[in-house]
Amino acid sequence: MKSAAEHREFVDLVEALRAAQDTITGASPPEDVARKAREGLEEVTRLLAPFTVSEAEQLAGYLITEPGHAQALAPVLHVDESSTEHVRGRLVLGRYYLGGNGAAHGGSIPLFFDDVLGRLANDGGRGTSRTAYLHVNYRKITPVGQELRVEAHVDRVEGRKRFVVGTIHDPEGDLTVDAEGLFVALRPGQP
Ligand SMILES: CCCCCCCC(=O)SCCNC(=O)CCNC(=O)[C@H](O)C(C)(C)COP(=O)(O)OP(=O)(O)OC[C@H]1O[C@@H](n2cnc3c(N)ncnc32)[C@H](O)[C@@H]1OP(=O)(O)O
Repeated sequence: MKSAAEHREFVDLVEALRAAQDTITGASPPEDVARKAREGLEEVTRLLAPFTVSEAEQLAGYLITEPGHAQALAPVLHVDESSTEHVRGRLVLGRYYLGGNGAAHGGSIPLFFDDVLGRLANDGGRGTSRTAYLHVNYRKITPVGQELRVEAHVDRVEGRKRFVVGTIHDPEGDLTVDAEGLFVALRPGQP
């Protein structure tokens, strides 16, 4: 397991990237400011490109003790309570995940659940599995910029099939989304 303690600066870099994604998404800057910001981002790419590594050596997504696992793709679950069978926590979807009219983009929700349910599917020594399906029911808009409550648990395991379910509730306590994923354990040698 890669240690977040040894890569503190990288963890902070990914946090800064998340903040940049939110800020860029919400900004309407004058052209000269947009150009300056682009040049800054291009400088980041120039700085980091020589340190590109193989998937096995990659840090993003693999610093698993960190909220968001030092990876800027999926929304971050802040875990309050967890076991090998369940997880409870909080989620704030930043401006980056806005779809429209205050509601989260519909695609950001399965992205979030694939990560949360998938990790639970693989937890508890169950080993690696892959998403066979992810069924998401949108019951009410999921607001951005507000603290949401998340719960997920392993519903049942049938041979190689792991059924994992999850919910999101808004600050009023209303259910906004429920989801079910089927994760199939990989056979030896299966990619
Ligand atoms: C640490 C990381 C956390 C993040 C986790 C993120 C996980 C991911 O996103 S993985 C990427 C997205 N998923 C993929 O790319 C998967 C692509 N698909 C595959 O690789 C394969 O189709 C795979 C592995 C899901 C299943 O294939 P295979 O291993 O051949 O299983 P197969 O023998 O056909 O089926 C096994 C069982 O699952 C069932 N099954 C498989 N797919 C489905 C499906 N889509 N719907 C319903 N049932 C299904 C089969 O019916 C069978 O059931 P039973 O045993 O009762 O007869």
